[in-house]
Amino acid sequence: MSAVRKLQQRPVLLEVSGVSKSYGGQVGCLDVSFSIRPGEVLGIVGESGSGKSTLLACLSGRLQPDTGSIIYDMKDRGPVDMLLLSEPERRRLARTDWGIVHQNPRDGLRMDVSAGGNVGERPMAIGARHYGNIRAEAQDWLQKVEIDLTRTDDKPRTFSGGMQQRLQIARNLVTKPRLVFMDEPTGGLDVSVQARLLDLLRGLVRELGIAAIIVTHDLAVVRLLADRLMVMQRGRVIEEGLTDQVLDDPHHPYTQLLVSSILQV
Ligand SMILES: Nc1ncnc2c1ncn2[C@@H]1O[C@H](COP(=O)(O)OP(=O)(O)OP(=O)(O)O)[C@@H](O)[C@H]1O
Repeated sequence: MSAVRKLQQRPVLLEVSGVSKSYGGQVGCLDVSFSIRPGEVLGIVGESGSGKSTLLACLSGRLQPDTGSIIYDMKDRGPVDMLLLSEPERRRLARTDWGIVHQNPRDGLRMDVSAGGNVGERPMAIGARHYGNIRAEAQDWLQKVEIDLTRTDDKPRTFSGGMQQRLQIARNLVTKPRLVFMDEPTGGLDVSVQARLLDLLRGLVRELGIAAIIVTHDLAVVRLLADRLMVMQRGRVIEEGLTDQVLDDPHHPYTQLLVSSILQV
């Protein structure tokens, strides 16, 4: 059986139907529908202002959509309507089933807590109590994201941007979430640092079988990481499909422009 057919037969992890959000008269995102399966990586691309961040904020519970439904298949409860979850339930979900990697590591890290503490407090938040085990797990993750163990007790504010981003990834993945939201995970980093981070991310996502939704304006990021791609313009999804298909044979004129403008750089 082909890899794509195998993927299509897995149960749906997140089902998004007709999600719209506007700010006064300004469209944020409009009538967006898609589904994502366990282990699948979805890329969302589009120019600035196309609605990517609005959609991501609706999906991850930071914004309440005006219309539509978002059904998530929770590990311990089965499918739930995200819009009906209470705030404490949503926070618990964010700590257990989900990870959120912010563009700016400062938004996702505790800058005055040690690197080891940043990773270790996630397992602690869901019940781990044995200090030795927690520290060992944190160090295991620091190694996975290529942070030298001599830096375990250092604060992230003494780290480079690339190191902070790798630490944020470790903090998110240590609890083995089933779905990770990433907003421009390589934004603001040097090109060589970006390439290393992308390689690392690709390895980890594949190894752990995590589903991910990656919002970016960088087609190189989706080419490397995403199984499927959604292209947004003015709040709407205008094209979607397997990443290589969309990038190699774009149908919508806007996607053609996006692809050709990158190729010319
Ligand atoms: N808080 C807000 N108040 C009013 N309008 C907003 C707000 N946030 C976003 N918008 C508008 O919604 C539309 C979509 O913006 P959004 O930030 O989702 O796009 P984006 O694709 O993520 O852009 P970028 O790549 O620049 O982050 C834009 O027209 C934007 O001006």
